[in-house]
Amino acid sequence: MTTNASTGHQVLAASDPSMASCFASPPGASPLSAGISSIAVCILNSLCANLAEVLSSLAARLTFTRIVTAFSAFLIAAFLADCALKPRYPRSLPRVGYGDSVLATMRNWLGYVFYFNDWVDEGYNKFSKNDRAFVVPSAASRPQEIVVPRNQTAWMLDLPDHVLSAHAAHGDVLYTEHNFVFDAHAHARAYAAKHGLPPIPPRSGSEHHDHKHSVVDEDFHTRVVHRNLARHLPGLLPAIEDEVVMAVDAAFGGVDGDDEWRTLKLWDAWLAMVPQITNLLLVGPDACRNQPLLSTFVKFADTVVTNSFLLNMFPKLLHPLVGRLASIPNRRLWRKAHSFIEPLIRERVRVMTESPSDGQGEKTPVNEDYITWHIRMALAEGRTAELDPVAISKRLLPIEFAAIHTTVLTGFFVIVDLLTSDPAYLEGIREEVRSVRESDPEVAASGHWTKPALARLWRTDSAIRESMRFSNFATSLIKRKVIAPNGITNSAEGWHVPYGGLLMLDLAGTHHDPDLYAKPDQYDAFRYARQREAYEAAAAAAAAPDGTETNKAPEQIAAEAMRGLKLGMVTTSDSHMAFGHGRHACPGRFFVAHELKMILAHFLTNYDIKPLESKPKSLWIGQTIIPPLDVKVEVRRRKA
Ligand code: HEM
Repeated sequence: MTTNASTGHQVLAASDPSMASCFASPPGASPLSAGISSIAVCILNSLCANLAEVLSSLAARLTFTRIVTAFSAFLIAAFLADCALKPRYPRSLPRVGYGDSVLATMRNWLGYVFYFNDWVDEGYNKFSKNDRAFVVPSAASRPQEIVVPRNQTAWMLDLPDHVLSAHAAHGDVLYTEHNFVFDAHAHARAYAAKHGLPPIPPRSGSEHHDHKHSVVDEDFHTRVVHRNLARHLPGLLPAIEDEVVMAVDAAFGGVDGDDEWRTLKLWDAWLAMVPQITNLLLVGPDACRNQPLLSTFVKFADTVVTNSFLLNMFPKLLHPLVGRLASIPNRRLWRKAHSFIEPLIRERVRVMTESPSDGQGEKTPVNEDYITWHIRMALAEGRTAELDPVAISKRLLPIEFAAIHTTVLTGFFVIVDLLTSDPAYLEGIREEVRSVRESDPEVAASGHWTKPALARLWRTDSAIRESMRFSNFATSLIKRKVIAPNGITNSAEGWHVPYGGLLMLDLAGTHHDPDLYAKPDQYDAFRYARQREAYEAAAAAAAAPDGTETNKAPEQIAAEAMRGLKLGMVTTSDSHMAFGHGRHACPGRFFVAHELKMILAHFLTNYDIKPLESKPKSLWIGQTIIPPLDVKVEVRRRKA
């Protein structure tokens, strides 16, 4: 740089070859503009040259260690920024884990991967048993969770959705904005614009939404299942049973007359049966046997689990990037699934819009499944954007996710539990199935299960319910997020939690509490059946005309019968929460109960199965279970 003698300003030396263009004016330019443009070009050139120099000297200094150090420092800074934004809980709430300091918080993030269950267990015994809530550390990117004791279950589950939200908690835990590739509001806006419908305002920003007053219902698919599944189930039973028989025989490989022992992976067998049977209910009889479609749904569900774990480990600041990248497979898998079912959905929408329901059903009969229920409800509520096949196939994804792996895990553990406990249980179930089938005139005549006949399979029902208690595949399945802008105050203990706080109920602790269950760490398959049988016997004796008993009043007899009914597998309570509890309890459980009973009934009465030596162990990563996928069973078709 030199000083211009006439102006006294410092200028870049013309001797610098990169600056040569500073002094070249474009032809025809005025002297002033020529001067300005030459100075601009000159500065630009100089900057480029300097930048290149800086970059090349930086590149020379970049070593692998420095890159890793810089990235780690960035991650730590991002996590600390996350921490500052996380909801803070009152100090009066006791904590498990390593503590609250910065260092302890970082240890907690790592410890979460290995010790989450131990921490919850410790807290259950120390605090929950004394009716106190406690705080358990969570994954790095997530708020810590407040574990609410059993005596406050009703308080937690009765709070309205705009205060404590199941929908928002599910959304956070499963990272729905990344994983489920569907933004109901964006979709509805685009649909309205494309079809010349009145414009839809963007999402309000408040996380709560009330479907009755919202133009867009984010949780429409959940309502479809709540509203329709149980009421259509009885009519679907014969078709479900046919699908069960086909799926069980395909998975266990036996046909009549073939009595060879086969060895197969139990997990694979359940993963082959459940998607097919479940999808009879979701997409109907043709698509439910489309193996590429089913494996796409299964892969989608696997990807959701992997992505959620990955996002748990990254600071929120990076979620827009990591989530976008991680969900590339989700979008690809949805496109694949969509290509299979789009024609079916399109045709169903066409038929149902041409011959709408008159309350007695459509004039042109349609198959009863999720797609039909979705379309029917969209028409009834005037939600035209929901009739778009894209909306329907995308809304199916969370339902597939909720339905498939939960049922596979449950069925898998029922068999493992039965094969590692008293063989009398298997025989007891076989005997019960035979006796109900033979004694029920309707079943005997039609060869098909009916709802009342399935309801009489007490032992089978009990074996499943007990396995869901004993082999819980989640520490907690009930989580709620505080979305009231001013937070919530707990009535029993007086603590206050701000917006964003996360509450959970401890299923594992409750299910293994010796004060609630005799010998809780033992699989007692007929635990509930025995109680129901005892109630029935007492009620029968009480009602006996010969007066062998009783001094019991009719109300007492009725109460006992009712208590007996409440021991069935679809009944939820604050001590049995495998299907959740309260108004968000699983709406799929009525189907699952019938499906699993029919699978067990067919499998156990038509196949011999060798016991397992011991119960194989599951692994846990944080709150995610990795079941023993390699368990092999030996099965043989029984002689007719
Ligand atoms: C053994 C199998 C299953 C288990 C263990 C299970 C468990 C659960 C649990 C614990 C909840 C409550 C979550 C909460 O309170 O936050 C739930 C909700 C739900 N489940 Fe299931 N589920 C199973 C099968 C199914 C099936 C087959 C379907 C559909 C066909 C289904 C659809 C749903 C839906 C839509 C919800 C959300 C309900 C709401 O938020 O109101 N589930 N499930």
